[in-house]
Formats: sequence, C-alpha cells, structure tokens
Amino acid sequence: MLHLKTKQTSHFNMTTKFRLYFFFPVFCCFIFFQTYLSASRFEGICSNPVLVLSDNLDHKSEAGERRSNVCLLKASKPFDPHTFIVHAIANIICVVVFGHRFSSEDESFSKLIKAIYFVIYFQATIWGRMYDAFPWLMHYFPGPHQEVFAFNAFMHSLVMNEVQNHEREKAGNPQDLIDFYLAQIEKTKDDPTSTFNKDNMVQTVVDLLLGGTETTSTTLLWALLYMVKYPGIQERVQREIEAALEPSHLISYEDRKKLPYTNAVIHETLRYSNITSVGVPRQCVRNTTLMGFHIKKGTLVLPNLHSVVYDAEHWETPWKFNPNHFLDLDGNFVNKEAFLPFSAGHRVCLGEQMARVELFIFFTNLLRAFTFQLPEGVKEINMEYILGAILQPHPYQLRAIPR
Ligand code: HEM
Repeated sequence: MLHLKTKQTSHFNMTTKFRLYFFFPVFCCFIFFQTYLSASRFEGICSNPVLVLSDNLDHKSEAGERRSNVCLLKASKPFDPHTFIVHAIANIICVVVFGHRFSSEDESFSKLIKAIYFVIYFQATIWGRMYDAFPWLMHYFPGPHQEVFAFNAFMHSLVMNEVQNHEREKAGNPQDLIDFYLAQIEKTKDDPTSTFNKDNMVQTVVDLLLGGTETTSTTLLWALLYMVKYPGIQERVQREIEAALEPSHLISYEDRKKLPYTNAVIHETLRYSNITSVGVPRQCVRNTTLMGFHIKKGTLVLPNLHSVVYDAEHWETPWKFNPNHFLDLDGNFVNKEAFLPFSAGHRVCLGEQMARVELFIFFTNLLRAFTFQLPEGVKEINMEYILGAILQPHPYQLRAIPR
C-alpha cells in the first residue's frame, strides 16, 4: 500500500478548501526541498542542545544567579521536559524556514507552538471525529473545532509577516527557505506551469512547521522516558559516548558511525514509540490494483506503519524496547528493512534526514551531559500513549543530573 501513487489529503477532512491547501504544495516542491533540507544545512543549527536545555532551565533560576554550573545543578530538580524540547525543536525549523529563532518568551512563538499542538492533536478528539463525520452540520455549531480554523489562520498570517519582512530586507545571499523560495518564484515567473507562488510558499512553510515540530520533539520525549525506565541502557549509551568522543568534541551526525549502540537506541525509540502509527491519510488518484486488491480512485488510504514496526516476522521481540534489534552479534549497527517510521515510497516523510540529524545530536548531547532519573519517591512510569495524529507520552517529570 505504501507504494501506491496517492494524492495527499489533509490530516483533517474538514473543508474542501482546507483539504486542497493543506499538503498539496509540498508535493509540488518535493525535489526543491529535498535538496534544501539536506542534512548538512541544518546540522550546525542544532549542534548545542545542551545549551538549549540549560538556557531554558536557567529561566527558572532566581535573578542574579550565574549560568553554567548553577543552572546545571538546578537541572536536578524534577521538571517536565516537554516545553523545553518542543521550543528547541520548533526553533530549528524556524531557523530553516525564517532564518531566525524566537525567544521562549515571544508571544507569537508561544501561540505558534500552541497552534501546532492544537492542529496536530485535535483530530483525534471527539470534536475532530464529529466534524469529520458531519462537516456541514458541525460548521454551524460552536466548539473547539472552530478553533482549528482560527489557529490555521494565525499560522498563515505569521508566515505571511515573515515573507513580507524578507521582501523588505531582500538578502543578496539567500539564507533560509523563504529567501530561496522567493528567488525561485522570480526565476519561474514567466513559466505558466510553475507552482512556485506566494500562496504555495506560505502553505509549504506551515506544513514544515506542522510536520517538523511535534514529531521530533515527541520522539525525544519518548527517548528520555525510555532512558529513565531502562537505566542500564542509558548507562551503556553514556559509556559508549565517553569511550568514543573527547568531552570537548562538538558532536556531529557523522559521529553515529562511532556510536553503534547509541544509534541503535535512537532507532529502537523510533520503532517502539511508533509515533505516526498510521501515517498520514492519502487518497488514490486513479483506479489501482495492488496485490490483487482493487482500490478505487478517491479511496482514502492509511499506511499501517504500526503493523510493520511491530511485525513479529521481522522483530525478535516486537513488544519490548530492545536496541539489539539494530545490532549484529559483533555490536555493529544494522539497518532493518521493516524499519519504516518515516513510511516509504513517493510520499515518504520529507523531513526524514532532518529528523535523523536532530534526534542524534540532541540525544547524544543530552546523554553526554546528564543522567536522567525519575524524581525521588516516584516508582511508577506511565508508558501508555495518548492517542492522536501522533502518539505522545503522558506528561512526566524527571531529574537531569549533570555528569
Ligand atoms: C521523528 C520524526 C518524524 C517522523 C517519525 C515522521 C514521520 C512521517 C510520516 C510517517 C509521514 C507520512 C508519510 C506517508 O504518508 O507515507 C510524514 C510526512 C511528512 N513529514 Fe515527517 N516525520 C518526522 C519528522 C519530520 C520533520 C522534522 C519534518 C520537517 C522538516 C517533516 C515533514 C513532513 C512532511 C512535509 C510530510 C508530508 C510529505 C508529503 O506529503 O510528501 N517530518 N512524516
């Protein structure tokens, strides 16, 4: 099913307009952005996640206290890592598309994060389901479903503002996605078949903000939760990092080759947390036959990634967090055919490379700097997920002990 030529449909089956605009431009510009979102471009942007965590923790410190050690020691107090991680990850995609990051106190940034969260998780709520089933009726009723449109409008106006700033400032040397896109619009302005235009640009940026924030940050939240749950695995990762890298070494994506166990833990986190369980809804653009099954034009298709990443034929212990799934007997990293958290085929995740780099650099830096533990007295960890377009862990607290 994954290899069907499918037409992208919206996460929400709300209005035709919304459906048409939601992901379509991404498809048009796939090749352009595959080049733009290459690993090396954003590796530098996320190279200091420990500072991000420390920065965020420092906001909680009393006035006048010094950073560095003071703030790191403060990190051993129990805290919920959610906001810090989401802000850090959202800022990476902001640097890529806008060319700048936002301060955590910035109101429009907070609203953007809220909008992304709401749009991603709303659809699994009863209101989302009701709207999907009876859009014509629900349209007239008040309720949280109306907020999705308000948040969507907010995201569009925020991006439009950024575009206007770019146009005013006109950088000679393109630095971010909006710069490149504007240059592309100019280059193709005489081509009547070109899909490079402002509306598509704005929607594309919104798609990247939506696709690139909750996914990676939720995976990192699962990773920290697994480290707390399995301290033996955490310790083995830390020992590997210590043995392979000098303490002052600036961690890069290349280093994964020296850290097979750490790499295996990240892959196992992606497999086991299964955050995009049934991918993104697609729609068949023409009648198709796949392995004897006839699929009519217009049929909605959900790639069942869950069945692949938990397939007992491919995974030794599918229902257990087991980094050995990605290691051979000599401890070398091995990739697996059934490792498809980013899906496959024509509509494979556009941000896969970016997510892989972010996850590796964040996870490795954080485990090198901290040991993560449960708050004192807490024995139970809720490992169940909250159902949504992305499967997220229940809010939790942990302590980050500086190493
Ligand atoms: C752990 C992180 C991530 C996971 C597990 C993930 C997973 C996925 C999956 C399963 C799909 C649907 C593919 C299909 O329909 O077959 C998808 C699509 C998409 N993802 Fe990701 N993703 C992640 C991170 C990112 C990031 C960082 C970005 C942004 C840079 C991104 C942008 C997108 C976009 C734009 C699409 C739609 C692509 C299209 O329609 O052609 N994702 N992702």
